[in-house]
Amino acid sequence: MVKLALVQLLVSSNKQQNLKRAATLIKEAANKGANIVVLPECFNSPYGIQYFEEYAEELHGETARALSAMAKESNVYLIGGSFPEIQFGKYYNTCTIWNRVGELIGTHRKVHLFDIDIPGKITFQESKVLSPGNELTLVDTEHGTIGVGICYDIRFPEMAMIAARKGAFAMIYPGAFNTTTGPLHWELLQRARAVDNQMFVAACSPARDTSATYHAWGHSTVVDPMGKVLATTEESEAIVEAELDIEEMKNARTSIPVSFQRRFDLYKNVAE
Ligand SMILES: NC(=O)CCC(=O)C(=O)O
Repeated sequence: MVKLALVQLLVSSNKQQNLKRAATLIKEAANKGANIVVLPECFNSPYGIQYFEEYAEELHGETARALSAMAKESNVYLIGGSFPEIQFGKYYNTCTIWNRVGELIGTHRKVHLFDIDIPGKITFQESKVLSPGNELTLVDTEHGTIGVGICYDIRFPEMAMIAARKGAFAMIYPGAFNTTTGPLHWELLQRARAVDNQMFVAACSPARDTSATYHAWGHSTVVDPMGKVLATTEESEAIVEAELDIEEMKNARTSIPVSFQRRFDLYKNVAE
């Protein structure tokens, strides 16, 4: 059994305040027995292309040091949401992953940038400021291997499939869906990735701040390998907790053996 906690943080424009609040809620989750704690996408800055440059830090800057200390103090694996990273003049949306003694065990730069245009509803173009990451991310923990993506990455099923086929028991997405696509797709995509790959899937959002320029959907959620929602919440600040039973994953994979039944011989030309 692994206890997972998603910290649905109410993110403000004050970086120090966000770091302090994250530390408090991570400690609260750890005190309730969490082994792995997740923060949301852009957990220490407002989300929006107008904020990335102002809030950006180098990988090993103030935010990384704070996350390392949080993981160590609370003795948890920490999937540290994301923050805008700058390296050699380029900006990335980057998740850092920490072990129980505060060592960096992985980084994921958002691979699929959130560029959409739904007329009259939402237009967003991360690629105006950000560069995409070029690697898929798997981290090894004492609980097993975990795949990490960021938000829009969840729409690309190949990432979760590769993680599952490389042995991951869970795919975890710090995210910040919006109030247009969130109601339709947020839970559906998590359940789809879970049932396709017979793995646990979790996505952690910021809480909704209606005074901010971007209104996050909230509803941080954990789904089991059969596609069942194990835990979720509404849009306010909350900690969402779930026990992940690895036996359930094994049972799902044994009783419905799709991973062995795939016909890769027929899918060869999918990228053409
Ligand atoms: N932060 C994001 O990548 C948002 C993704 C999103 O809202 C979607 O609909 O996809």
